[in-house]
Amino acid sequence: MTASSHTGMLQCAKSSINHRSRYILLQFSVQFHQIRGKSGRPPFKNRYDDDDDNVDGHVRRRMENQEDRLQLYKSWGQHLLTNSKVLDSIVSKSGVGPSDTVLEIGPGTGNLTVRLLEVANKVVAVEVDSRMVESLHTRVSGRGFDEKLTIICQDALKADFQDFDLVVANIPYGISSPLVAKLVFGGYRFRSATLLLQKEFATRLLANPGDSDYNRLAVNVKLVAEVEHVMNVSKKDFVPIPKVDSSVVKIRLKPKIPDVNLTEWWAFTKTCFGKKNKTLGATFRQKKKVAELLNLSKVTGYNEDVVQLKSCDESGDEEDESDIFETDVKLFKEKLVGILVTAGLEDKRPSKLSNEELMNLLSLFNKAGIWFHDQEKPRDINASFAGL
Ligand SMILES: C[S@@+](CC[C@H](N)C(=O)[O-])C[C@H]1O[C@@H](n2cnc3c(N)ncnc32)[C@H](O)[C@@H]1O
Repeated sequence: MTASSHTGMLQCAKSSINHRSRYILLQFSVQFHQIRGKSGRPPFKNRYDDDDDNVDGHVRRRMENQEDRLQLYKSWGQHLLTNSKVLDSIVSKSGVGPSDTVLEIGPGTGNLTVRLLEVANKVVAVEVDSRMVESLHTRVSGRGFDEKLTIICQDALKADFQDFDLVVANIPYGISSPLVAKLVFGGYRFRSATLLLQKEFATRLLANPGDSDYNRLAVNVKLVAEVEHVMNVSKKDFVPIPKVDSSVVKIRLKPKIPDVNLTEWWAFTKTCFGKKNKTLGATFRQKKKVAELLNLSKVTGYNEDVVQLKSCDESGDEEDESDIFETDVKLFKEKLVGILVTAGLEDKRPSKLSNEELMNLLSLFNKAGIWFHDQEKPRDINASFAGL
């Protein structure tokens, strides 16, 4: 790829041969830059683009002259939303206003971006695929959106987002969990995130205690945010048609976040929801789990109570190390179950408990010197949300 610029700024950090591992940072004002494909022509016409009506004559002609076709990659979740009514509806329901800076993750060829540009003050679009970046640039250039659009060609999970008021995006479904986690736990302040998600994922986000879909994802997100269902979107509204239907949800951060150690909370909910239909009593009696928590509590917050677990046999002789550990595990299990009994939660399933009940239980464990995360280790949002 070559890029020519008349004035203004173009940053191109690093590029490798394989475009999938390519890491390019392009940041430009659409007014200033013309990006060309290998042939020297503006790159790519996308046969899947929805709205030639919205493309002015100049751009359309230029696109029609392209022989290149964008190959869409499943692994990057490249299903383009092509129903104009749905696209318009997402923009209007997002509540974007003329003074807003909108963050869009995965703009693709710009079906949503061009609509956002019409109503927002600024759009910052973060796209991992440099071919999409070129396609988007070609589409918007010369349309009067000068200086309104910043495109960052980078993996959204690695990007450090600048200040924004709203997120509006049809995201790649493969990064839904870590991306939602990044938005709600990443320290950003924004009015709302209107996201198009796989329907099953959205249903889990929207679930409440007692619902069959209620799981660790919902528990964690509900700690800091409220989630509202906006609308369902048929798989037929995408090109190529995916296997799954979609839903739009709106996520709003709570004004006040509960006073809880987040790394502890994530690790605690991971333990409780490991088998979400088991009772807490059954989960905290598993030998492997008890031993793991015992070890963690030893390195992390071992208080005097717990230290006293170390035992002698009845004759007063010291036992060998494996016996001592066995005995410690047994005593530690009694301690764990005792706390559950005190909280009245031994027979309860985690998926039926409110966040307040879970927070109280975590606080009881921590007060007893029982920890779920090694406090010396740094917080890792991605690891905490992996597999959700
Ligand atoms: C579902 S498509 C949406 C495209 C466009 N917004 C639309 O609605 O037609 C998802 C887009 O996200 C991009 N993408 C995939 N993984 C990404 C990542 N980790 N960071 C940023 N963009 C990503 C894909 O290349 C693709 O363009």
